[in-house]
Amino acid sequence: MKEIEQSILKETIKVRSNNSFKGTYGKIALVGGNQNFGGAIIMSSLGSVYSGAGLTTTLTDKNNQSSLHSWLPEAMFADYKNTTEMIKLLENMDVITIGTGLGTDENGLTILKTVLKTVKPNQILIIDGSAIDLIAKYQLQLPKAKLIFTPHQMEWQRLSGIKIKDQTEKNNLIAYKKLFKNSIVIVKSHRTQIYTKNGVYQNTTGTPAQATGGMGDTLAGIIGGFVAQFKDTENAVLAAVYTHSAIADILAKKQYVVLPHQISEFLPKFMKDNEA
Ligand SMILES: NC(=O)C1=CN([C@@H]2O[C@H](COP(=O)(O)OP(=O)(O)OC[C@H]3O[C@@H](n4cnc5c(N)ncnc54)[C@H](O)[C@@H]3O)[C@@H](O)[C@H]2O)[C@@H](O)CC1
Ligand SMILES: Nc1ncnc2c1ncn2[C@@H]1O[C@H](COP(=O)(O)OP(=O)(O)O)[C@@H](O)[C@H]1O
Ligand SMILES: [Mg+2]
Repeated sequence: MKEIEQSILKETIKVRSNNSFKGTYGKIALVGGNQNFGGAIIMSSLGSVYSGAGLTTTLTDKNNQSSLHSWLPEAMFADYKNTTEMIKLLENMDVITIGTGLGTDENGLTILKTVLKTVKPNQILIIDGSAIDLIAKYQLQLPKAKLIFTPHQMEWQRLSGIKIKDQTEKNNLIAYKKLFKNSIVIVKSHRTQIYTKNGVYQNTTGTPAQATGGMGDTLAGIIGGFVAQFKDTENAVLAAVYTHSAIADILAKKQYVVLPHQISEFLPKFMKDNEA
């Protein structure tokens, strides 16, 4: 297993070209956030916008619209129950995230199925939270797209069938090669592991100050923002995972707990400090 080193930052985060514009940095849609989990998709949207995605659209329950905009006027909103509008928007995206705070009820399942049906092979689809649980529960067929899964250990257990205590590199790799070949799987824990077609990586940053709800929602948005902007998707994922926890390490020097939105707010400075 290779360790993710700090050098991944300068390999990935590049000084912006003078002639660039918002279209240069990717269009991303984040789909999730039911009536109870609106906070999840808002935190994820913060991660996307603050990491520099060019255009962020949040597709969520309409009850979340005003709270989304009070936190984040930069994000556009669409009602995820308006299927026609959702399909039209998704077709235009470079990156889509699905599942963050989506819930595993009938509504969540319907929306997930629409996304899986609509996504195209050239698009990056990040599959998080409830979408992982629904795919595992209903054995949904995975679409032809550039897939990135972000399970925590319990979600990985549901998806792969491997019990948490048996989640060794060897067992995870067997499941990865059998079920998720050519995609990227991020198994989140204290030292998150990333399975890709080129190898297995372990994060070297992260703190228990991160053990609070919404931390993974935020990571999904940051990964989205990074893969929307930076061409090498694998490096972008490694850099996003490293960055999310490296910021937490910095904040945890002076804080007992680090709140997910504080990580997002720190992103622009951290990325400036580590650009090349
Ligand atoms: N403010 C919000 O709206 C929040 C919404 N959330 C959403 O709630 C939905 C359910 O996700 P949850 O993860 O809370 O629930 P899950 O039921 O999927 O997972 C939590 C369970 O997994 C176990 N577990 C074992 N190892 C773990 C590990 N390394 N990390 C995390 N859990 C581990 C926990 O003990 C717990 O029993 C998702 O859609 C998620 O996005 C959560 O992110 C919490 C915050
Ligand atoms: N003790 C810890 N040390 C380092 N990172 C942690 C720790 N606890 C949680 N995290 C990180 O917080 C995130 C939690 O993700 P997840 O469980 O999906 O959160 P949520 O769904 O509530 O947003 C992961 O990125 C994980 O690596
Ligand atoms: Mg989660």
